[in-house]
Amino acid sequence: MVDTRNPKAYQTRRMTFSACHRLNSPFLDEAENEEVYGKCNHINGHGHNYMVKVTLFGEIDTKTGMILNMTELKRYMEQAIMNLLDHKNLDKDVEYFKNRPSTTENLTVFVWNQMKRVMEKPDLLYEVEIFETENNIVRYRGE
Ligand SMILES: Nc1nc2c(c(=O)[nH]1)N=C([C@H](O)[C@H](O)COP(=O)(O)OP(=O)(O)OP(=O)(O)O)CN2
Ligand SMILES: [Zn+2]
Repeated sequence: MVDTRNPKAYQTRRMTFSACHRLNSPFLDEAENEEVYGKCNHINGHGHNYMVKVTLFGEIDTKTGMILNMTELKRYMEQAIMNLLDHKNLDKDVEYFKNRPSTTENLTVFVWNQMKRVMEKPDLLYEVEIFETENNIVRYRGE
């Protein structure tokens, strides 16, 4: 029997952005916030050079040889990530973080939701991975 399905592959693009934040939860009181977040709860906040990787999973189109043109993916990521987060104070400038802590976990969910919103074929989105530092990494797959 001939397998007529196109092969599927994973396609990733990465971008970096700079932002500042303070870890502070509206669900905790002042003492609890200090206890949970330690130095990251300091009133002055702090900054990160975040690296974000967006991965798609889909069929390689026979005619184009692509899942999605990287130029398109770049445009989506600029709309969903750079325009909203680069050189921003996450807690003050981004509505989403006004009622939840700006942890990397929550940031991956935010980026996932924004990517879904701007992509023409949102079902291609497979994973959002954010490096807060070289050592602190969170991955989200929409679960
Ligand atoms: N589960 C999470 N824990 C922590 C988060 C988070 O988003 N999710 N975030 C922080 C702070 O934002 C903090 O800034 C982390 O950075 P840093 O203090 O630089 O981290 P390290 O001490 O691990 O520094 P390395 O250079 O990466 O070793 C804290 N916790
Ligand atoms: Zn931080």
